[in-house]
Amino acid sequence: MSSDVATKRTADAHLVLEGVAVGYGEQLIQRDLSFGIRRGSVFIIMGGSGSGKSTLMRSLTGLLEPKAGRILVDGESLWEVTAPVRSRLMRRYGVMYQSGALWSSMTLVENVSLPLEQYTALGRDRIREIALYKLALVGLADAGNRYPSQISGGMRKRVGVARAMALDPDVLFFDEPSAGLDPLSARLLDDLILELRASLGTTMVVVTHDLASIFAIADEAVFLDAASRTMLTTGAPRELREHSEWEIVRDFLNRGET
Ligand SMILES: Nc1ncnc2c1ncn2[C@@H]1O[C@H](COP(=O)(O)OP(=O)(O)OP(=O)(O)O)[C@@H](O)[C@H]1O
Repeated sequence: MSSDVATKRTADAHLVLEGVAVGYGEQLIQRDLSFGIRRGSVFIIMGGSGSGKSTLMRSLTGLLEPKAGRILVDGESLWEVTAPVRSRLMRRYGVMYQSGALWSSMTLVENVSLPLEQYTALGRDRIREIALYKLALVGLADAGNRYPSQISGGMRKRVGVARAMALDPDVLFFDEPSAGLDPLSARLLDDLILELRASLGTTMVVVTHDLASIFAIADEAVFLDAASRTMLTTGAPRELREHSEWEIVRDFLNRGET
C-alpha cells in the first residue's frame, strides 16, 4: 500500500474504513481497505472488472456484512451497532442503482414518492410536493406525470437520482451511473452530480470505470486491484495518473491515450 493511503483518514472524514475485508462465503474479494471519504467530496471507487467495487459498495450501503474491519459513518460503526441504529444510519443514505430501478407501472412522481411514503408520516399532498421538487432538482420539473417508458435512459437515471435524494440523504451512492448512457448523457449526469454536491453539500460515493467521469467529477479515488485483492492507493485521479508509484494505476488512468 502506498504511503499516501494512511494520510487520507482526516478529521473531516464522513466515512472511514478501517482494515475492511469484503467477500462471499469463504472467498475474500478485497481486504485491508483503510481510507477516509471527506464530507462533501466526490469519491470514486475504481478498479478493473471483477476487482470488487460493487461488493465494497454493498458493504458500505449496509447490504453485505464485511468479513473484517470497521466502516464508520460519522464515527458510528455501521456493522457493530444494533439493527435499529444501523437502519437509522442508513436513512441518511441515498443509493442510485445502475438501471435506475424504477417501477414501470408508476409515474415518475410516484416513483420518487415511494421512499417518502415508506419512511415518513407525511401526508399525500406534501409527499407529492417534495417529490416534484426533487424532480425539479434533477431537471425534470415538468415530467412528473410521465412513465419511465416515456423518457430516455439518461432521464431515467436522473429520476433514480431524484428518488435517492427523496429523504435528503447526506451521502449519495452511485453504482456505475454512466453505464448504458451515450457520452453526452453521461456528461450531463456528471454535471448533475457536481451541481447537487455544490448546492446541497452531499457526500458522493461513485463506483465507475468511466475515465471521462472520473476526471470530470472526482476529488479523490481509491484503486482496487483484482490481482492482489486489496487497494493500491488513494488520491486525486490526475495526480495518480501522472505520479502513482503503481504502473497498473497509471495505465488504468491513461487508457485510450497513446
Ligand atoms: N453474490 C455473489 N456471490 C459470490 N461471488 C460474487 C457475488 N457477486 C460478485 N461476486 C464475485 O466477486 C468478484 C467481484 O465482483 P464485483 O461485482 O464486486 O466486481 P466489480 O469490480 O464491481 O466488477 P465490474 O466492474 O465488472 O462490475 C467477482 O469475482 C464476482 O464473480
